[in-house]
Amino acid sequence: MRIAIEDLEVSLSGRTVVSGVHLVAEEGEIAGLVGPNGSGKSTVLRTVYRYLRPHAGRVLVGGTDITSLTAAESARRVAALPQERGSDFELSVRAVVAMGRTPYKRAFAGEDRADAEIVAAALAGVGLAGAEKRRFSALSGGERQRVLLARALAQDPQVLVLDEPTNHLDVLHQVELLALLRAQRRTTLLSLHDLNAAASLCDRLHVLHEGALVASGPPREVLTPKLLAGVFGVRAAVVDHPLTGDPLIAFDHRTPGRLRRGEEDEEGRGRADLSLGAGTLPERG
Ligand SMILES: Nc1ncnc2c1ncn2[C@@H]1O[C@H](COP(=O)(O)OP(=O)(O)OP(=O)(O)O)[C@@H](O)[C@H]1O
Repeated sequence: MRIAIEDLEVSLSGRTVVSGVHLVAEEGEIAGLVGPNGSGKSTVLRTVYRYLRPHAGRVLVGGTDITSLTAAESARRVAALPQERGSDFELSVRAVVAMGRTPYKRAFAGEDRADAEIVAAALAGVGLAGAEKRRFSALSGGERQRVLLARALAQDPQVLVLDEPTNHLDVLHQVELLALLRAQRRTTLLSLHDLNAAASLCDRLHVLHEGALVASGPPREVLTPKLLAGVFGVRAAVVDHPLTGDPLIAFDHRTPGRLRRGEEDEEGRGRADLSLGAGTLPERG
């Protein structure tokens, strides 16, 4: 199913933290939200999985405004890996993943064979087959994250919404997670801080800056040195990855300091204005 976010505005504690956000994730597409800390990524994602209500604008999933759905209808369409990873479940790993089947069950109905197979496949998908009996609250951050991703997969949703899914994961598990998401071929909207992971995984990137969308498009068009300077305040070159051919952002980790709008660095690179011409913003209306 397609996700369409239309002119979204969200206010929190009386402050508008996201406004005018308009983006689409087409059926089967992996769409990435990137942006500096506090730019509004989690806020946008939270409106899609109904943790927050839009103050203005709409979120459509499969053409339906998600605020018009019942909780079970919404949970069959949208599964989320929220940023709050709920460390307090005194449940087994398997029981947490089996929670993903709840939207399909009548009250008090037990688990059937199909449910058990889906739960087992979800656990295997995140590399946790064999860990079913471990207590969720005793797992490491990365292990918990993989369990919660398995719960979202067990929900068998039309759309996956993932807030920073690579957080806490070691590099092998990051690579495995990206491979799993690619193989899903499910409409996915996710936030990522790792821009190289985003460039490799996502069909389209949407860049948030101070609560507004400033660029949208294929990673290679969006992730330019100019945008990286203007939005993220860093110096970087964008080259071809020698193994995969993906865009590879080579950050300059030696030169701290933020460029302000309109400034250039000493070599005249990275003019940090926001008239970036990077990618294109989607048509409105
Ligand atoms: N409950 C809240 N009340 C008031 N302001 C909030 C609340 N939650 C978040 N904010 C503000 O909303 C803005 C956007 O926050 P959000 O968590 O969406 O950003 P983010 O891009 O996901 O950041 P990060 O990369 O740090 O996770 C920030 O300025 C934040 O301080």
